[in-house]
Amino acid sequence: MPDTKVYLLDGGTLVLDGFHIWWNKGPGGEVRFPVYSVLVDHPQGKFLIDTGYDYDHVQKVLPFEKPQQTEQQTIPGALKLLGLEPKDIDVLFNSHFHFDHVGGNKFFPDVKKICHKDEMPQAANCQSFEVLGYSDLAFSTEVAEARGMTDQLDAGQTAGNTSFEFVEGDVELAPGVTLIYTPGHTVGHYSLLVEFDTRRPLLLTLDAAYTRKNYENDINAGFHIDPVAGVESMRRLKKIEEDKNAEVLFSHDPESFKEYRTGVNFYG
Ligand SMILES: Cc1ncc2c(c1O)COC2=O
Ligand SMILES: [Zn+2]
Ligand SMILES: [Zn+2]
Ligand SMILES: [Zn+2]
Repeated sequence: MPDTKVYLLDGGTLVLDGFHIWWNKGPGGEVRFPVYSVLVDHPQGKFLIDTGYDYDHVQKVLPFEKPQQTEQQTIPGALKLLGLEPKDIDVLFNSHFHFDHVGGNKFFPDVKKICHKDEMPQAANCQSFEVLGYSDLAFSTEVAEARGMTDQLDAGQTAGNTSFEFVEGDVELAPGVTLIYTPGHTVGHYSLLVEFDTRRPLLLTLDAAYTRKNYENDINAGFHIDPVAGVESMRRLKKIEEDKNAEVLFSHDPESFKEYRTGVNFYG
């Protein structure tokens, strides 16, 4: 049986002030950080976790995050690098619905989509301080309608081809591919554990920990719905790291990302 392969799809970079990345800790000042999605090429199918950000959306709504993204760093461009097209993806899972994780969902109208059961209603009726995070609503006709932003929808997007199946708690997407429920950053946030035949597991924190500094010091990002749950989620991930001797990858860590395998280089 061929082993699972994990590809990190480089999605370009954004800028935030350090106090948004390390809440209450900083240091302040502009920090340019990576955005990536995760392709799990498994014997049972190709699973895409998140789809990065849409450049035009960020330029229009969050220009202060100074997006930098080449064609090859769009989801279609990153898949093309691997000889794949959006139609080759079997399942799209969103770790949560922040704009830097759903920007490429529109390329997958015919793909099964999954999210946590609470994430959809939250995006449809979010807290005032979550409006920027949940600002790219093109991933869901239902959410765009609920938020009065149907102008964000592309022609051809319907309630049907933007619908999601809901999950809760920890979920095995496929043998050795487990979604770990890590609320706090958002109500329905997930991290990802991938176990292999021939190497140690990968534990991808996604936005449960933007950087190693967040993770090692229980520091939430400035964007969160529940900071206590956020700390508990980081502590749970550290327990899983220890129990599984996992290699931990962070979602938005400029220093660590330099060492990560991207492009055609894979884990597995
Ligand atoms: C990268 C980034 N920028 C802004 C926001 C978030 C981000 O992850 C989450 O909520 C926000 O307002
Ligand atoms: Zn195998
Ligand atoms: Zn986020
Ligand atoms: Zn993010």
